[in-house]
Amino acid sequence: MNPLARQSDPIAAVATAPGRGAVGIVRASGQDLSALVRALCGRALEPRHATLLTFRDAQNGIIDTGLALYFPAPHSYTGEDVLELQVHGGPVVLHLLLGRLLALGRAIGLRAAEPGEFTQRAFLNGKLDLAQAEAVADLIDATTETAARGAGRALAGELSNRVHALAEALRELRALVEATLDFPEEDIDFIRAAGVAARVQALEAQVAEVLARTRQGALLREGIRVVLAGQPNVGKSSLLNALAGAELAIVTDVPGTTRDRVSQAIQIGGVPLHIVDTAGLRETSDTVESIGVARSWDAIAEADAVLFLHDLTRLESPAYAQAEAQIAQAVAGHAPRGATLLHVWNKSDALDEAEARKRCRDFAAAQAWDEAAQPGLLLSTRTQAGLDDLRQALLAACGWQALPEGVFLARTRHVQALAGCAEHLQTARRLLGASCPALDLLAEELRLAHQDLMAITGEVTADALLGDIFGRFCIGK
Ligand SMILES: Nc1nc2c(c(=O)[nH]1)N(C=O)[C@@H](CNc1ccc(C(=O)N[C@@H](CCC(=O)O)C(=O)O)cc1)CN2
Ligand SMILES: Nc1nc2c(ncn2[C@@H]2O[C@H](COP(=O)(O)OP(=O)(O)OP(=O)(O)O)[C@@H](O)[C@H]2O)c(=O)[nH]1
Repeated sequence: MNPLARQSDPIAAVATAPGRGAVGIVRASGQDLSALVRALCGRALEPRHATLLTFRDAQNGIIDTGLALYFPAPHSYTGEDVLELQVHGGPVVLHLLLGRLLALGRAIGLRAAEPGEFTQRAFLNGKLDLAQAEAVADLIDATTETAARGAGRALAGELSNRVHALAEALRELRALVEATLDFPEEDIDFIRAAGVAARVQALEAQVAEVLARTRQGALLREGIRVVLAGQPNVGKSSLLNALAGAELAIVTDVPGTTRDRVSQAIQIGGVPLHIVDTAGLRETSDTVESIGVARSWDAIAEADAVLFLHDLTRLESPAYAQAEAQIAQAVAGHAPRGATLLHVWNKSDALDEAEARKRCRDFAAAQAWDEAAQPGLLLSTRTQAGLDDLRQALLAACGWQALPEGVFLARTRHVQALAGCAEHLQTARRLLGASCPALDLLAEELRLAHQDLMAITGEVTADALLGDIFGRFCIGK
């Protein structure tokens, strides 16, 4: 059910995580909770003050003694009246208290909240814009410190303020251009005198900067899906274990040891990565292994980055080289467009460095890989030589650069909107370059650019999108 349909009902939920905790919170939000407060607490509460009370069930039995806080509208998280009950954090206590609250609230139509409904109300009542509301969920879901700090910045309004300032500048520009549409005689001179072209160009540069920070933020939020691929026995499982710092996957000298995907969430420099170890890629008559190999291809098809591992000690074997050529072709065919491919030359401990470099360079050249010109990533999962370089190269290849001003956590939705805005501004600039610019087309491009920006903060947003965004929150948030 779309929560938007029932947005004026009073709602209640447990706000704290399921399970045991020192303290647990039940909260309610609604347009007028004063009667509910009196019914539960036996009296009115002083606004925004913690009051110690004993909460009782319908038979007057004690549920718990805890704190009640009343935030009368509009000075609350949701902008409505909010009542918060802070009690001992046992699941049964919280369940009983929520049940009691819902029973007492039946008279005013109090119901259990849907996921994200408190924050949705904060958005609808103008306490948060859409990007900030999304940041609330992202802050809760953040898996690394860098991601949490990025979400905190977005929640504090850093992304919203930048986007808002850009939208304001566009609004002014649109007003200018649209005014000239009514006075066609003066139009071009007017546009030139107002420096519209320069302003469009300046906006373009600013949008590009916010877009770069937002792209980083999206990487930070979504994490990077890295697939380890290569022939059997090249050291994929050893690399997974080295990256994870734990013996997760079985390592043996038997080719075909890994038969199914093994995934592990790790972080490098605060960026979350999902590393997937796959079954070695080869033709096999073993049924289980061949299913494993098929799953390897599925994993590659969903990868953001593929680490293609090679075994330096086997490069000179013709059978090995032939299999590599086939795999390279198939990896290129399966990996999504835009995915990063890095060649990793493992078991460097078995050779001296100059020899290892020469072998991988010659091999890449013989295979006609672009890699031929590059230094190549030498690795020994045994000694861990090259592991740090690999980590850094992987992040860099995926487009990560720790920006000095700090990244705001962002979503693909924001990246797409900003990229759309950038495109419309570019078209607008091209139109302005013509000797006799088509002002109606210019006005339309600026309108579309403006609309993209407003979608980020939620000034123009479809209900379906709102339902989708808030539906992914946890209950009670
Ligand atoms: N106990 C508790 N802790 C919490 C929350 C909560 O709801 N309850 N929060 C949420 O889930 C977050 C804090 N967010 C909040 C945001 C605004 C207001 C609020 O009362 N705003 C008023 C008054 C502002 C002021 O006095 O400066 C307002 O915006 O008008 C409260 C909490 C995190 N910690
Ligand atoms: N000398 C040396 N041997 C290594 C290195 N990395 C892995 N090995 C050995 O290579 C063999 C295969 O390693 P695995 O990590 O199981 O290789 P895999 O690619 O996962 O193999 P499959 O599961 O068959 O696909 C094991 O005997 C490892 O000890 C390395 O850096 N140097």
